[in-house]
Amino acid sequence: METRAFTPPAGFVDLLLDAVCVVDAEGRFLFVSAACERIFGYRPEEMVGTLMIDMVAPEDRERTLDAARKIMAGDCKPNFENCYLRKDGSRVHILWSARWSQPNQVRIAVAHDITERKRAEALQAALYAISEAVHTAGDLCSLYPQIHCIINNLLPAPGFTIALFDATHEHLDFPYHVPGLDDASAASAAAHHALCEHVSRTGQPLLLKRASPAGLPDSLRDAAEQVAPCWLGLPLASGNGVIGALVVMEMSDSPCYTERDQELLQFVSTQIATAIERKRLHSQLRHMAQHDALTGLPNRMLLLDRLDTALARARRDIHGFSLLYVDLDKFKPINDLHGHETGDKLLQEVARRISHCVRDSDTVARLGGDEFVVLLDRACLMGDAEVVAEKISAELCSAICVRDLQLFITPSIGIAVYPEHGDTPQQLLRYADDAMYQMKKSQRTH
Ligand SMILES: Nc1nc2c(ncn2[C@@H]2O[C@H](COP(=O)(O)OP(=O)(O)OP(=O)(O)O)[C@@H](O)[C@H]2O)c(=O)[nH]1
Repeated sequence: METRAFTPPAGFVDLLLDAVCVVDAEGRFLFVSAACERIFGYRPEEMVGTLMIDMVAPEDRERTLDAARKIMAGDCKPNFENCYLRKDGSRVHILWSARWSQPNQVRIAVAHDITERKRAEALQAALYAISEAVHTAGDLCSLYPQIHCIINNLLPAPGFTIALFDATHEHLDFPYHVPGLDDASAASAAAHHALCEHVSRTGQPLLLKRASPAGLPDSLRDAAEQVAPCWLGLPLASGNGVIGALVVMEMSDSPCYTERDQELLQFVSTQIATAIERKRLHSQLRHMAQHDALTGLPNRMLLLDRLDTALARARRDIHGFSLLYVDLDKFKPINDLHGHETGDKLLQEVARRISHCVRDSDTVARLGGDEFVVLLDRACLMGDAEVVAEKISAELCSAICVRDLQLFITPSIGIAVYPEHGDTPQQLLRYADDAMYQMKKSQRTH
């Protein structure tokens, strides 16, 4: 069968989904195919004559010029990736296949739009990074900046806020807020707050561009005028409902966030909400394991931990410390006479008063029942510890009011000083306990 030679008609290249670009040695577009309009947002006649490098995202320009030089030196570049700025300011990721035509002195390149693939990869990387961050971050405070960094890799977020409902769900707290550039005024902070509140209460995302406060209740239209030119808020929704909001802000409205960005962040924010909840639960469990439920004071476990730290530091710095073992005298009759609930209130007040007598760097712990231990950081002389013990004693001896009752108690306090009275936590605690017992005995006989 005879085969006929076929010459493609002019415009054939315009049927391609990928764009074909021809640039001269200076990097000026000489020809671009019709697909350029879909990929770059410019009509071919708008591109021809302009410099290719002006359309490249600033951070990729040097790499791109370097690749162009290599192509012109005869190096075939079938897989070069870079990022271009579309006419509307958004970014498009391109996979290039290019070569230099020596006879024509032009670079011929085919551009394949890989933005969707890049997006999927970035999303996957973000989700992975979020679950990693939950494991590596020590607490919620260190998790938030990590989340900000992860989001910044997905889309520009110079302004970033995490707002969370408090325990009663009545107020929003702002545990992490980076305002971005020009967002310093009190009015804009209040507007930002009101919009976060709106997103958290409605559970609906909100994308505000300068010109589009449509769909907002009248009460929030003014607020929308005062926040960053491009403001995107997403509800932080987990299996337990909406726990707050996440907001990203751009300070210039070109390029602005798109509905696609909203979709992307909505997906990520669900993972973030779950991550925050998991971290919160973890912190709560740790707090519960280390604190006494009635008074909120550190328990024996945390006290022993702090004692280990104090010992290690004291050995290194040659700084001593001391322990006060505090036990209430005749607490049992208060319980028996007025009930357990009254006894509980009294213990809470005792905890408050003891804590009030010492520095923040000291530790007040409840070992159980009516026994408390105070670790006095750097109080290495018996005299210093005695002064604090007297202060605590005076505080506890003044009447404690529980409902309409006036209760009176006295404490017995034993003191142990490091290193005179022991050089392990157990030895020091035993010494202070014995000293407390001696004091109690002597008070009974008087
Ligand atoms: N209300 C209340 N009472 C508690 C709690 N834990 C322990 N107790 C009670 O505290 C009392 C402590 O016992 P003791 O230290 O022997 O009583 P005490 O009368 O102070 O004895 P002395 O220290 O020898 O004066 C007991 O009656 C316990 O039941 C608590 O969480 N709440």
